[in-house]
Formats: sequence, structure tokens, C-alpha cells
Amino acid sequence: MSEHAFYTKDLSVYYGEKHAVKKISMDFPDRQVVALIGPSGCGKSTFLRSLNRMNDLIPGARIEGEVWIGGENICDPGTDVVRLRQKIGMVWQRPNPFHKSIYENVAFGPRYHGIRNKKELDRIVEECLRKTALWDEVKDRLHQSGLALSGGQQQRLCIARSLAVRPSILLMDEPASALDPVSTAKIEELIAELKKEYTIVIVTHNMQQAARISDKTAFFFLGDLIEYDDTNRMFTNPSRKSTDDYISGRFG
Ligand SMILES: Nc1ncnc2c1ncn2[C@@H]1O[C@H](COP(=O)(O)OP(=O)(O)OP(=O)(O)O)[C@@H](O)[C@H]1O
Repeated sequence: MSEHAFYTKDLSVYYGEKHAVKKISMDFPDRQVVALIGPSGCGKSTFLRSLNRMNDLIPGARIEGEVWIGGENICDPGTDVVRLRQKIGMVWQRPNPFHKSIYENVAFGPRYHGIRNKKELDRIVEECLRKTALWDEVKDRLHQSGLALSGGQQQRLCIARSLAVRPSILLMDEPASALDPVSTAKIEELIAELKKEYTIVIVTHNMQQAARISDKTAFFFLGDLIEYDDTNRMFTNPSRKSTDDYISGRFG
């Protein structure tokens, strides 16, 4: 299996006594986009966060089961979590650039991982800003604050920041839900472009968005994975009634 693809086996997450994600087994194909959908509170974000051990940061959260990436079960206690999060980047719902310049936002990760050479850092910053279609918009103000950008640009900067440490997988938790329609369209175009190089898992509440951008869709309900299939089939001929009801807006 390539380092881009990965799978979970009986993955459960608990918050104290609450069983929020229930024995989920899913495979994530190489360089495809998988959308996680389902009503609020059904465990999508919890599941997503467990794919790069972000739940470790939540007091009382506990994981059971396995997540296999590149021959390694990342749930093992011996996993190097810093290296893991380098391999599996995360983009949050609200753009959260550092209080630093545009350049420093992107250079931060590579510097943290030991790259000191200015030319190399310049190259990485340009490459990542080009990949996120930001370069032409910001190349003349790289040393201005990332917070001075529009919300949509900030989100693309956060994606550029994730790319700078050379991940193979990107996790995105409703990355466009705080953005206007034009910025949303840009993020969607970007996802279509990024999937040539990265495996992407995205949580979205927007059914049209899931249908437009994903190759596979997973429907979650009350912590269970109800259905997981090719997006075309899920949206035209789902096998479970609850999936159909959710997709067509009859609940949730
Ligand atoms: N930090 C936490 N502590 C305790 N319970 C939590 C915590 N985070 C989430 N939960 C609970 O776990 C369940 C799953 O929540 P989660 O946020 O993963 O769902 P979701 O499907 O992503 O929801 P939304 O679409 O609203 O973001 C919910 O019942 C929620 O209340």
C-alpha cells in the first residue's frame, strides 16, 4: 500500500463513558477525496481528528482500534506524534494563521523540522503558495501579516502552511464553511488540484460540496458508519434509507 493510502480498523473514540465513534473500519484510497457527512454530533470531527491523533489533546478522550498508515499503526503508544502530524496535515474550519508574516506562516514548519537554508525556505514558501493559488496575490507582500489577508486567502495560507512540511494526507474539517461563495469555490478548485498529490479526507455539511469534490462519501450517524461508497452511487442510489433521507434533506 502506498504511503498516501491508509485505513482504519475497528476505530472507536470515547469521551469518558461516551462512545462517540463506534468501531469504524474504512479505507482511504490513494490520492482520492473522501467526504465525511452526517448530522451534527454524529462523530465526523472526532473520527477525523483521530486520524492524526489530535484527540490526544482532548482531556478524557480515548482511542481504541487501529489506523494503518505506511505499515504503521499510528494508535500505538510508541508513535512519534510530531512526525505523524507532519505526514498528515490538518486544516480547520476557521482559518487560523499564526500571528506572523505570510512568509513565516509557511516557513514555520520546515524551519521547525530543521531547514535553515534561506534559499531552500524561499523555494518551499513559493512552491506552497503557488500550489494554493496564492502566490500571485501575495508575492509582493510576503512580509506582511497573514492576518491581513481575507478569510478565503487566510484559509489558503493555512493549507500552504500544511503543505510546507510535505504531508501525504490532508484532513480538512469543514474548510470552507466560514467562507463566502467565491472563496468556497476557490477552496473546492484547490482540493481538486491537490488530490493529484495528496489523499484528502474532508468533513462537510454541504451536500452539493460533497457531491462536487469527493470520490467517495461516508455517511455517519450517532457514531456509526452507516454507508460508505463511491460518491456518485451514494448521491444517486444509496443503499440505506437513512442515507437517502439525510442526503435529500429529510433530516439532520
Ligand atoms: N471534547 C469533547 N468532550 C466530550 N464530548 C465531546 C467532545 N467533542 C465532541 N463530543 C461529543 O462527541 C460526539 C461527536 O461529536 P463530533 O464533534 O465529533 O460530531 P460531528 O459529527 O463532527 O458534529 P458537527 O457536525 O456538529 O461538527 C457528540 O455527541 C459530541 O457532543
